[in-house]
Amino acid sequence: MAIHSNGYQSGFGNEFATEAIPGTLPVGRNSPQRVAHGLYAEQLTGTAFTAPRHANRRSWLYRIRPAVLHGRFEPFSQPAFHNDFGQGPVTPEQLRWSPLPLPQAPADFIDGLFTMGGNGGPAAGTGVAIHLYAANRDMQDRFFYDADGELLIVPQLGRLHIETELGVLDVEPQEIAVIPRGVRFRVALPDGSARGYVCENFGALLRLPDLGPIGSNGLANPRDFLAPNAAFEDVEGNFELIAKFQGHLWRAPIDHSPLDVVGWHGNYTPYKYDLRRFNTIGSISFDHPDPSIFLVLHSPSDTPGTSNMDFVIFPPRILAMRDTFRPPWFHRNVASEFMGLVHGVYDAKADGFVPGGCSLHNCMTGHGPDAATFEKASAADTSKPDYIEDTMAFMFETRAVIRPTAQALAAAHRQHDYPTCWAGLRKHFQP
Ligand SMILES: O=C(O)Cc1cc(O)ccc1O
Ligand SMILES: [Fe+2]
Repeated sequence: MAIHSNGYQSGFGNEFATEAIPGTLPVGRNSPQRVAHGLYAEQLTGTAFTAPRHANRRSWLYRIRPAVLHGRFEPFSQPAFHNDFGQGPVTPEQLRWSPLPLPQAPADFIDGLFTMGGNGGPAAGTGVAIHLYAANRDMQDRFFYDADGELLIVPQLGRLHIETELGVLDVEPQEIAVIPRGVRFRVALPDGSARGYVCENFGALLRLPDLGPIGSNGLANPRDFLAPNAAFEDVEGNFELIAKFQGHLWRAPIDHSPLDVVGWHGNYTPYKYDLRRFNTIGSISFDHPDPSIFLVLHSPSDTPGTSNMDFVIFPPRILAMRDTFRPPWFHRNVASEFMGLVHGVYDAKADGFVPGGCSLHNCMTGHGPDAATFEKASAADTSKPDYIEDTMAFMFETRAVIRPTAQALAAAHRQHDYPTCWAGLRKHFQP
Protein backbone atom coordinates (compact mmCIF):
# COMPACT_ATOMS: atom_id res chain seq x y z
CA MET A 1 0.00 0.00 0.00
CA ALA A 2 1.68 3.21 -1.08
CA ILE A 3 0.74 6.42 -2.78
CA HIS A 4 3.41 7.90 -5.00
CA SER A 5 4.07 11.60 -5.20
CA ASN A 6 2.22 13.29 -8.02
CA GLY A 7 4.53 16.32 -7.86
CA TYR A 8 4.06 19.73 -6.33
CA GLN A 9 2.59 23.17 -6.88
CA SER A 10 4.60 26.14 -5.71
CA GLY A 11 3.85 29.17 -3.57
CA PHE A 12 3.00 29.87 0.05
CA GLY A 13 -0.74 29.99 0.79
CA ASN A 14 -1.77 30.12 -2.86
CA GLU A 15 -5.22 29.25 -4.17
CA PHE A 16 -4.18 25.90 -5.56
CA ALA A 17 -6.22 23.58 -7.78
CA THR A 18 -5.22 19.99 -8.54
CA GLU A 19 -6.87 16.80 -9.76
CA ALA A 20 -5.46 13.29 -10.03
CA ILE A 21 -8.21 12.41 -12.56
CA PRO A 22 -8.97 15.07 -15.17
CA GLY A 23 -12.37 16.70 -14.92
CA THR A 24 -12.72 16.14 -11.16
CA LEU A 25 -12.94 19.75 -9.98
CA PRO A 26 -16.24 21.55 -10.49
CA VAL A 27 -15.89 24.70 -12.55
CA GLY A 28 -17.15 28.00 -11.18
CA ARG A 29 -18.69 26.49 -8.05
CA ASN A 30 -17.73 24.29 -5.09
CA SER A 31 -20.66 22.03 -4.43
CA PRO A 32 -22.61 21.02 -7.53
CA GLN A 33 -25.65 18.79 -7.14
CA ARG A 34 -23.58 15.83 -8.35
CA VAL A 35 -19.78 15.88 -8.34
CA ALA A 36 -17.90 14.41 -11.31
CA HIS A 37 -16.90 10.72 -11.11
CA GLY A 38 -19.41 10.11 -8.31
CA LEU A 39 -17.25 11.84 -5.71
CA TYR A 40 -18.35 13.60 -2.54
CA ALA A 41 -17.57 17.30 -1.97
CA GLU A 42 -16.27 18.24 1.47
CA GLN A 43 -14.97 21.54 2.83
CA LEU A 44 -12.06 21.64 5.30
CA THR A 45 -11.59 24.98 7.09
CA GLY A 46 -8.44 25.95 8.97
CA THR A 47 -9.56 29.40 10.07
CA ALA A 48 -12.89 30.89 11.16
CA PHE A 49 -15.37 31.28 8.29
CA THR A 50 -15.16 35.05 8.75
CA ALA A 51 -11.39 35.40 9.21
CA PRO A 52 -10.05 38.36 7.20
CA ARG A 53 -9.43 37.45 3.58
CA HIS A 54 -5.62 37.59 3.84
CA ALA A 55 -5.71 35.11 6.74
CA ASN A 56 -8.63 32.94 5.61
CA ARG A 57 -7.68 29.33 4.88
CA ARG A 58 -9.90 26.53 3.60
CA SER A 59 -9.89 23.85 0.94
CA TRP A 60 -12.53 21.91 -0.96
CA LEU A 61 -11.91 18.17 -1.21
CA TYR A 62 -13.52 15.88 -3.81
CA ARG A 63 -13.31 12.37 -2.42
CA ILE A 64 -14.51 8.81 -2.72
CA ARG A 65 -16.14 8.81 0.74
CA PRO A 66 -16.70 11.73 3.13
CA ALA A 67 -14.57 11.97 6.30
CA VAL A 68 -17.56 11.16 8.51
CA LEU A 69 -17.37 7.46 7.59
CA HIS A 70 -15.51 5.61 10.31
CA GLY A 71 -16.32 3.58 13.43
CA ARG A 72 -16.70 4.78 17.01
CA PHE A 73 -13.81 6.46 18.82
CA GLU A 74 -12.31 4.91 21.93
CA PRO A 75 -9.28 6.08 23.94
CA PHE A 76 -5.91 5.11 22.50
CA SER A 77 -2.70 5.03 24.49
CA GLN A 78 0.72 6.20 23.41
CA PRO A 79 1.83 7.53 26.80
CA ALA A 80 4.95 9.37 25.57
CA PHE A 81 2.91 11.62 23.22
CA HIS A 82 0.68 14.10 25.04
CA ASN A 83 0.15 17.73 26.05
CA ASP A 84 0.63 17.38 29.81
CA PHE A 85 3.12 20.10 30.63
CA GLY A 86 2.36 19.95 34.39
CA GLN A 87 1.14 22.60 36.80
CA GLY A 88 3.97 22.77 39.32
CA PRO A 89 7.28 24.64 39.45
CA VAL A 90 9.43 24.78 36.31
CA THR A 91 13.19 24.81 36.64
CA PRO A 92 14.86 27.92 35.19
CA GLU A 93 18.02 25.85 34.65
CA GLN A 94 19.66 25.53 31.23
CA LEU A 95 18.68 22.11 29.86
CA ARG A 96 20.18 19.97 27.11
CA TRP A 97 19.62 16.51 25.73
CA SER A 98 21.55 14.09 23.51
CA PRO A 99 19.65 12.62 20.54
CA LEU A 100 16.62 10.48 21.29
CA PRO A 101 17.88 6.90 20.74
CA LEU A 102 16.37 5.00 17.82
CA PRO A 103 13.83 2.44 19.07
CA GLN A 104 14.78 -1.18 19.75
CA ALA A 105 11.27 -2.55 19.21
CA PRO A 106 9.20 -1.78 16.08
CA ALA A 107 7.83 1.77 16.29
CA ASP A 108 6.13 3.84 13.61
CA PHE A 109 5.95 7.65 13.48
CA ILE A 110 3.08 7.76 16.01
CA ASP A 111 4.62 5.18 18.37
CA GLY A 112 7.92 7.05 18.16
CA LEU A 113 6.70 10.49 19.29
CA PHE A 114 8.14 11.70 22.60
CA THR A 115 6.85 14.97 24.08
CA MET A 116 9.60 17.25 25.40
CA GLY A 117 7.57 20.21 26.61
CA GLY A 118 5.22 22.99 25.70
CA ASN A 119 2.90 25.73 26.82
CA GLY A 120 -0.74 26.70 26.41
CA GLY A 121 -2.79 23.93 24.90
CA PRO A 122 -5.50 22.94 22.50
CA ALA A 123 -8.31 24.17 24.74
CA ALA A 124 -6.80 27.66 24.96
CA GLY A 125 -5.84 27.73 21.28
CA THR A 126 -2.43 29.23 22.04
CA GLY A 127 1.03 27.84 22.65
CA VAL A 128 2.87 24.85 21.30
CA ALA A 129 3.90 21.34 22.16
CA ILE A 130 7.40 20.23 21.23
CA HIS A 131 7.94 16.58 20.43
CA LEU A 132 10.78 14.42 19.18
CA TYR A 133 10.27 11.33 17.07
CA ALA A 134 12.41 8.24 16.52
CA ALA A 135 10.86 5.51 14.39
CA ASN A 136 11.90 2.40 12.54
CA ARG A 137 8.87 1.28 10.56
CA ASP A 138 6.14 2.58 8.29
CA MET A 139 2.69 3.35 9.64
CA GLN A 140 0.78 0.24 8.61
CA ASP A 141 -3.01 0.05 8.36
CA ARG A 142 -3.10 3.26 10.38
CA PHE A 143 -3.86 6.92 9.69
CA PHE A 144 -3.49 9.91 11.98
CA TYR A 145 -4.85 13.42 12.29
CA ASP A 146 -4.25 16.13 14.86
CA ALA A 147 -7.29 18.25 15.70
CA ASP A 148 -5.26 20.22 18.25
CA GLY A 149 -2.73 21.94 16.04
CA GLU A 150 -0.77 22.01 12.83
CA LEU A 151 2.41 19.94 12.83
CA LEU A 152 5.72 21.45 11.79
CA ILE A 153 7.98 18.45 11.18
CA VAL A 154 11.77 18.93 11.11
CA PRO A 155 13.48 15.68 10.01
CA GLN A 156 17.01 15.19 11.33
CA LEU A 157 17.76 11.60 10.25
CA GLY A 158 16.11 9.67 7.41
CA ARG A 159 13.56 10.71 4.83
CA LEU A 160 9.82 10.81 5.44
CA HIS A 161 7.27 9.84 2.81
CA ILE A 162 4.15 11.57 4.10
CA GLU A 163 0.95 10.51 2.37
CA THR A 164 -1.81 12.99 3.17
CA GLU A 165 -5.39 13.44 2.07
CA LEU A 166 -4.24 16.23 -0.23
CA GLY A 167 -1.24 14.40 -1.71
CA VAL A 168 2.28 13.28 -0.89
CA LEU A 169 5.18 15.17 0.69
CA ASP A 170 8.62 13.61 0.41
CA VAL A 171 10.98 15.30 2.83
CA GLU A 172 14.57 14.73 3.87
CA PRO A 173 16.75 16.27 6.57
CA GLN A 174 17.22 20.04 5.96
CA GLU A 175 13.66 20.19 4.62
CA ILE A 176 10.53 20.74 6.70
CA ALA A 177 6.92 19.64 6.31
CA VAL A 178 3.79 21.27 7.70
CA ILE A 179 0.63 19.20 8.12
CA PRO A 180 -2.45 21.32 8.81
CA ARG A 181 -4.74 20.66 11.75
CA GLY A 182 -7.23 17.95 10.81
CA VAL A 183 -5.53 16.59 7.71
CA ARG A 184 -5.24 12.79 7.82
CA PHE A 185 -1.94 11.23 6.91
CA ARG A 186 0.31 8.17 7.00
CA VAL A 187 4.11 8.24 7.27
CA ALA A 188 6.49 5.76 5.62
CA LEU A 189 10.25 5.68 6.19
CA PRO A 190 12.13 5.14 2.90
CA ASP A 191 15.42 4.78 4.79
CA GLY A 192 14.07 2.28 7.33
CA SER A 193 14.46 4.59 10.30
CA ALA A 194 13.97 8.26 11.01
CA ARG A 195 14.41 10.82 13.75
CA GLY A 196 13.48 14.47 14.10
CA TYR A 197 11.53 17.21 15.82
CA VAL A 198 7.86 18.25 15.72
CA CYS A 199 6.33 21.53 16.80
CA GLU A 200 2.59 21.18 17.36
CA ASN A 201 1.19 24.67 16.99
CA PHE A 202 -2.03 25.36 18.90
CA GLY A 203 -2.06 29.05 17.92
CA ALA A 204 -2.57 31.00 14.71
CA LEU A 205 -1.48 29.19 11.55
CA LEU A 206 2.16 29.47 10.55
CA ARG A 207 2.79 32.21 8.02
CA LEU A 208 5.66 34.03 6.38
CA PRO A 209 6.85 37.11 8.25
CA ASP A 210 6.63 40.65 6.92
CA LEU A 211 10.00 41.77 5.59
CA GLY A 212 10.05 45.44 6.64
CA PRO A 213 13.19 47.22 5.41
CA ILE A 214 14.57 43.97 3.96
CA GLY A 215 12.28 44.62 1.00
CA SER A 216 10.23 42.43 -1.27
CA ASN A 217 12.57 39.41 -1.38
CA GLY A 218 14.66 37.45 1.08
CA LEU A 219 14.50 35.06 4.00
CA ALA A 220 12.15 32.23 2.96
CA ASN A 221 10.79 33.17 -0.46
CA PRO A 222 7.12 32.23 -1.03
CA ARG A 223 7.74 30.38 -4.31
CA ASP A 224 9.95 27.83 -2.58
CA PHE A 225 7.06 26.44 -0.53
CA LEU A 226 5.59 23.36 -2.22
CA ALA A 227 2.07 21.97 -1.83
CA PRO A 228 1.32 18.47 -3.13
CA ASN A 229 -0.65 17.68 -6.23
CA ALA A 230 -3.66 15.48 -5.55
CA ALA A 231 -2.86 11.75 -5.19
CA PHE A 232 -5.19 9.13 -3.81
CA GLU A 233 -5.78 5.45 -3.17
CA ASP A 234 -9.03 3.49 -3.37
CA VAL A 235 -8.43 0.77 -0.80
CA GLU A 236 -10.66 -1.16 1.59
CA GLY A 237 -9.53 -3.13 4.66
CA ASN A 238 -9.32 -3.18 8.44
CA PHE A 239 -7.59 0.07 9.31
CA GLU A 240 -7.51 2.42 12.27
CA LEU A 241 -7.90 6.17 12.39
CA ILE A 242 -5.98 7.74 15.26
CA ALA A 243 -7.03 11.21 16.31
CA LYS A 244 -5.35 13.64 18.65
CA PHE A 245 -8.14 15.61 20.24
CA GLN A 246 -7.79 17.93 23.26
CA GLY A 247 -4.43 16.55 24.25
CA HIS A 248 -5.46 12.90 24.17
CA LEU A 249 -5.35 10.15 21.58
CA TRP A 250 -8.37 8.28 20.25
CA ARG A 251 -8.78 5.44 17.81
CA ALA A 252 -11.62 4.45 15.54
CA PRO A 253 -11.85 1.54 13.13
CA ILE A 254 -12.13 2.56 9.49
CA ASP A 255 -12.85 0.14 6.66
CA HIS A 256 -11.24 2.13 3.88
CA SER A 257 -8.30 4.45 3.33
CA PRO A 258 -9.19 8.07 4.07
CA LEU A 259 -6.49 9.08 1.58
CA ASP A 260 -9.15 9.07 -1.12
CA VAL A 261 -9.22 12.70 -2.28
CA VAL A 262 -9.16 12.66 -6.08
CA GLY A 263 -9.00 16.44 -6.50
CA TRP A 264 -8.94 19.52 -4.30
CA HIS A 265 -8.69 23.26 -4.51
CA GLY A 266 -7.98 25.91 -1.91
CA ASN A 267 -5.28 27.37 0.30
CA TYR A 268 -5.43 25.06 3.35
CA THR A 269 -2.86 22.46 2.46
CA PRO A 270 0.17 20.53 3.65
CA TYR A 271 3.41 21.99 2.37
CA LYS A 272 7.15 21.50 2.40
CA TYR A 273 10.14 23.81 2.26
CA ASP A 274 13.84 23.21 1.73
CA LEU A 275 15.71 25.15 4.43
CA ARG A 276 18.74 25.31 2.09
CA ARG A 277 16.74 27.75 -0.03
CA PHE A 278 16.64 30.28 2.82
CA ASN A 279 18.13 33.60 1.72
CA THR A 280 20.16 34.55 4.77
CA ILE A 281 20.48 38.23 5.63
CA GLY A 282 23.16 39.36 8.07
CA SER A 283 25.45 42.08 9.31
CA ILE A 284 28.16 43.23 6.89
CA SER A 285 29.60 45.91 9.12
CA PHE A 286 29.76 45.15 12.84
CA ASP A 287 27.82 43.43 15.63
CA HIS A 288 25.85 40.20 15.68
CA PRO A 289 22.19 40.93 14.87
CA ASP A 290 19.16 39.58 16.72
CA PRO A 291 18.17 36.10 15.47
CA SER A 292 14.86 37.48 14.18
CA ILE A 293 16.70 37.92 10.86
CA PHE A 294 16.65 34.11 10.61
CA LEU A 295 12.87 33.80 10.85
CA VAL A 296 11.39 31.24 8.45
CA LEU A 297 7.76 31.02 9.61
CA HIS A 298 5.86 32.32 12.59
CA SER A 299 2.60 31.85 14.38
CA PRO A 300 1.49 35.35 15.41
CA SER A 301 -0.20 36.05 18.74
CA ASP A 302 -2.82 38.71 19.47
CA THR A 303 0.01 41.14 20.35
CA PRO A 304 1.61 42.66 17.24
CA GLY A 305 5.30 41.74 16.93
CA THR A 306 5.14 39.08 19.65
CA SER A 307 4.79 35.60 18.20
CA ASN A 308 3.09 32.61 19.71
CA MET A 309 5.98 30.74 18.04
CA ASP A 310 8.85 31.70 15.76
CA PHE A 311 10.59 29.05 13.70
CA VAL A 312 14.13 30.30 13.18
CA ILE A 313 17.08 28.61 11.47
CA PHE A 314 20.84 29.08 11.66
CA PRO A 315 21.91 28.09 8.13
CA PRO A 316 25.32 28.23 6.44
CA ARG A 317 26.42 31.86 6.10
CA ILE A 318 29.41 34.17 5.92
CA LEU A 319 30.33 36.18 8.99
CA ALA A 320 32.11 39.36 7.93
CA MET A 321 31.55 41.67 10.91
CA ARG A 322 34.74 43.42 11.97
CA ASP A 323 35.91 44.03 15.52
CA THR A 324 32.93 41.96 16.60
CA PHE A 325 32.43 38.97 18.82
CA ARG A 326 30.91 36.96 15.97
CA PRO A 327 29.05 34.04 17.61
CA PRO A 328 25.78 34.64 19.47
CA TRP A 329 26.39 36.95 22.42
CA PHE A 330 25.58 36.15 26.03
CA HIS A 331 21.95 36.97 26.58
CA ARG A 332 18.72 36.59 28.51
CA ASN A 333 15.47 36.90 26.60
CA VAL A 334 11.85 37.37 27.50
CA ALA A 335 11.13 34.66 24.92
CA SER A 336 11.81 30.98 25.59
CA GLU A 337 14.10 29.05 23.26
CA PHE A 338 14.02 25.39 22.30
CA MET A 339 16.87 24.58 19.92
CA GLY A 340 17.69 21.58 17.78
CA LEU A 341 20.49 20.70 15.39
CA VAL A 342 19.70 19.02 12.09
CA HIS A 343 23.17 18.96 10.66
CA GLY A 344 26.77 19.91 11.44
CA VAL A 345 27.96 22.14 14.26
CA TYR A 346 26.28 25.19 15.83
CA ASP A 347 28.58 28.18 16.09
CA ALA A 348 27.80 28.94 19.77
CA LYS A 349 28.66 25.48 21.06
CA ALA A 350 32.03 23.77 20.54
CA ASP A 351 30.74 20.38 21.69
CA GLY A 352 27.84 18.59 23.38
CA PHE A 353 25.16 20.04 21.07
CA VAL A 354 25.10 17.33 18.42
CA PRO A 355 22.77 16.60 15.47
CA GLY A 356 19.55 15.17 16.88
CA GLY A 357 20.13 16.80 20.27
CA CYS A 358 18.21 19.71 21.72
CA SER A 359 18.41 22.42 24.36
CA LEU A 360 15.98 24.59 26.30
CA HIS A 361 16.76 28.07 27.59
CA ASN A 362 13.61 29.49 29.12
CA CYS A 363 12.54 33.09 29.79
CA MET A 364 15.36 35.16 31.36
CA THR A 365 17.68 32.17 31.79
CA GLY A 366 21.23 33.27 31.03
CA HIS A 367 22.96 31.48 28.18
CA GLY A 368 25.30 31.99 25.23
CA PRO A 369 28.54 30.62 23.84
CA ASP A 370 30.27 27.93 25.84
CA ALA A 371 33.69 28.64 27.35
CA ALA A 372 35.66 27.11 24.46
CA THR A 373 33.71 29.14 21.88
CA PHE A 374 34.14 32.36 23.89
CA GLU A 375 37.91 31.94 24.11
CA LYS A 376 38.24 31.13 20.41
CA ALA A 377 35.99 33.92 19.12
CA SER A 378 37.56 36.53 21.43
CA ALA A 379 40.94 35.83 19.87
CA ALA A 380 39.81 35.40 16.23
CA ASP A 381 41.08 37.61 13.40
CA THR A 382 37.99 39.58 12.30
CA SER A 383 39.70 41.23 9.33
CA LYS A 384 38.80 38.12 7.32
CA PRO A 385 35.39 36.51 6.84
CA ASP A 386 34.38 33.24 8.49
CA TYR A 387 32.63 30.75 6.24
CA ILE A 388 30.13 28.90 8.40
CA GLU A 389 29.44 25.83 6.27
CA ASP A 390 27.71 22.48 6.59
CA THR A 391 25.37 23.45 9.41
CA MET A 392 21.65 23.69 10.09
CA ALA A 393 20.44 24.52 13.59
CA PHE A 394 16.96 25.76 14.39
CA MET A 395 14.92 27.26 17.21
CA PHE A 396 11.28 27.09 18.24
CA GLU A 397 11.01 30.39 20.11
CA THR A 398 7.88 31.05 22.10
CA ARG A 399 6.22 33.87 23.96
CA ALA A 400 5.26 31.63 26.92
CA VAL A 401 7.64 29.54 29.02
CA ILE A 402 8.25 26.06 27.60
CA ARG A 403 7.46 23.67 30.41
CA PRO A 404 9.59 20.51 30.07
CA THR A 405 7.63 17.31 30.60
CA ALA A 406 8.41 14.98 33.48
CA GLN A 407 9.61 12.37 30.97
CA ALA A 408 11.99 14.90 29.35
CA LEU A 409 13.52 15.83 32.71
CA ALA A 410 13.89 12.15 33.67
CA ALA A 411 15.05 10.97 30.23
CA ALA A 412 18.22 8.91 29.98
CA HIS A 413 19.38 11.13 27.10
CA ARG A 414 19.35 14.29 29.27
CA GLN A 415 22.78 15.88 29.76
CA HIS A 416 22.71 16.63 33.47
CA ASP A 417 26.12 18.30 33.33
CA TYR A 418 25.11 20.81 30.61
CA PRO A 419 25.57 24.00 32.71
CA THR A 420 29.24 23.10 33.26
CA CYS A 421 29.95 24.06 29.62
CA TRP A 422 30.13 27.65 30.93
CA ALA A 423 32.21 26.80 34.03
CA GLY A 424 35.47 27.66 32.27
CA LEU A 425 34.46 31.30 31.62
CA ARG A 426 37.17 33.09 33.54
CA LYS A 427 37.23 36.55 35.06
CA HIS A 428 39.18 38.88 32.77
CA PHE A 429 38.45 42.11 34.62
CA GLN A 430 41.38 44.51 34.85
CA PRO A 431 40.34 47.72 36.67
O1 LIG B 1 20.70 30.99 22.17
C1 LIG B 1 20.96 30.79 20.98
O2 LIG B 1 22.00 30.24 20.62
C2 LIG B 1 20.03 31.33 19.92
C3 LIG B 1 20.39 32.72 19.60
C4 LIG B 1 21.20 32.99 18.53
C5 LIG B 1 21.59 34.28 18.25
O3 LIG B 1 22.36 34.49 17.19
C6 LIG B 1 21.18 35.32 19.04
C7 LIG B 1 20.33 35.06 20.11
C8 LIG B 1 19.92 33.77 20.39
O4 LIG B 1 19.08 33.48 21.39
FE1 LIG C 1 19.37 32.24 22.98
